Amino acid sequence: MNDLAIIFNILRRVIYEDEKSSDMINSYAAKASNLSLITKTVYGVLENKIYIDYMIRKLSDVRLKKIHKHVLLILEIGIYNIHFLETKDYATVDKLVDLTKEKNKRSTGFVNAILRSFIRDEKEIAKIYETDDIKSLSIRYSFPEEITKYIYDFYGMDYTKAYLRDAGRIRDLAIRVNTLKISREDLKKLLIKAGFEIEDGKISPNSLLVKNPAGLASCEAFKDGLFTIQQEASMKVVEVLNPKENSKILDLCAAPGTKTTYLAEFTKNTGKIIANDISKAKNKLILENIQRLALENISLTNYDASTFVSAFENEFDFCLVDAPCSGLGVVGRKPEIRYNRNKETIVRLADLQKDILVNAIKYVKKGGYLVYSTCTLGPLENRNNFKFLMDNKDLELIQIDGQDFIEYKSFEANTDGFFISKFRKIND
Ligand SMILES: C[S@@+](CC[C@H](N)C(=O)[O-])C[C@H]1O[C@@H](n2cnc3c(N)ncnc32)[C@H](O)[C@@H]1O
Repeated sequence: MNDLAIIFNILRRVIYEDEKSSDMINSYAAKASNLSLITKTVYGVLENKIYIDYMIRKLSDVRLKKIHKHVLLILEIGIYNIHFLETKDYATVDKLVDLTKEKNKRSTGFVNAILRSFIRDEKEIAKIYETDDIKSLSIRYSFPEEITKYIYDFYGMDYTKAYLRDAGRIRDLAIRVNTLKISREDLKKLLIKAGFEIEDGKISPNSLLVKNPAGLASCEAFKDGLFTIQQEASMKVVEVLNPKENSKILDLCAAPGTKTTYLAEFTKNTGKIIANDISKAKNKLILENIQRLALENISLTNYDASTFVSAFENEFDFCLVDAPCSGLGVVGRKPEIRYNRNKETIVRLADLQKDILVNAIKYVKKGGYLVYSTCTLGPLENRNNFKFLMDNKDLELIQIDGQDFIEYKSFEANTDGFFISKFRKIND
């Protein structure tokens, strides 16, 4: 299978079968001859799909909805190559026409004609003629109009533009040092010796930033459990909860266990941690992480956290609700997320978060702490649920670094967009 066919297969599975881009790229890595170009093209098409489709609409007599999905995908890969990678040679077109012969033979002439006329007329076709600001931003940055408007309505134009402009930027990859096994300084030296370019993290004292991360997850230090790949904002969630040694901790939405394992490292393997997630399949990932990092005292459960579990009532000193959310703070790493989100899904997620929080409050002992976090932005999730917690008479707000909550902006903080808030339970 050549690289173009690999790109086609990955995108088909991400766009039409709901697979994750990173998982798909990993699963084809062994077959690839130029993995970095495959990665760039897959992310590039996903990050620019709405804009690319806008251009295809201008070029095609056939309505977009009527174009066979495999043919549309080939056109999207073609336009991305020509416009963004500037491979304006007809050899690229010929390769895509060959791919069309395999996938949908009768459309070869159509694909050939569209791509050639794009090369001829690229400048004009690429212009966006939209007077409505939201529509124009939605096309230019390939964000669904409804989500663009949702962000704009709450944060205003400057924020929206900065957020959209930045969404595809590659951030430094952060790692969390497993301080039970090695110090930050020693891990830094070891990774530099292995050829990685390393800087200290800016938010967490246990974090390092890796400037050239290719091969990181297959290096010996990773296999030996000396570190975990985790963005600094995500680490901050655990640091805000600040669980004490020998305490009882509940991580209600735990998979794949990035924060659970930090909770265990943070409490030096002394706490009693319950890591819960609704997904049995994902619990396997938590287990793999626990084993790789040689952690102890973590039990796994599989409850739906929106349903009350009486065995948990008033049991925990610390409870983390790292809630299922719309993920708008992590679109840089998961570009496909934006196409699965609309207002309705956001409302549904916000309601689910609230149901989970109602139970979480009951699970915390008097004097215990609750952290509510998400990797998203927007008022329906973060702010409305924060207000719901503020209004609860059994809770008092604990400020974080002098603020009521933290909302990391992905375009400012060189980390994922995250919302973090903390409360103490003051009544039974
Ligand atoms: C943001 S992720 C958690 C990430 C995790 N805390 C970490 O740092 O690795 C949200 C998780 O919530 C889980 N989830 C979704 N609905 C749930 C529910 N009703 N009850 C429990 N877990 C749920 C998902 O399976 C997903 O793993």
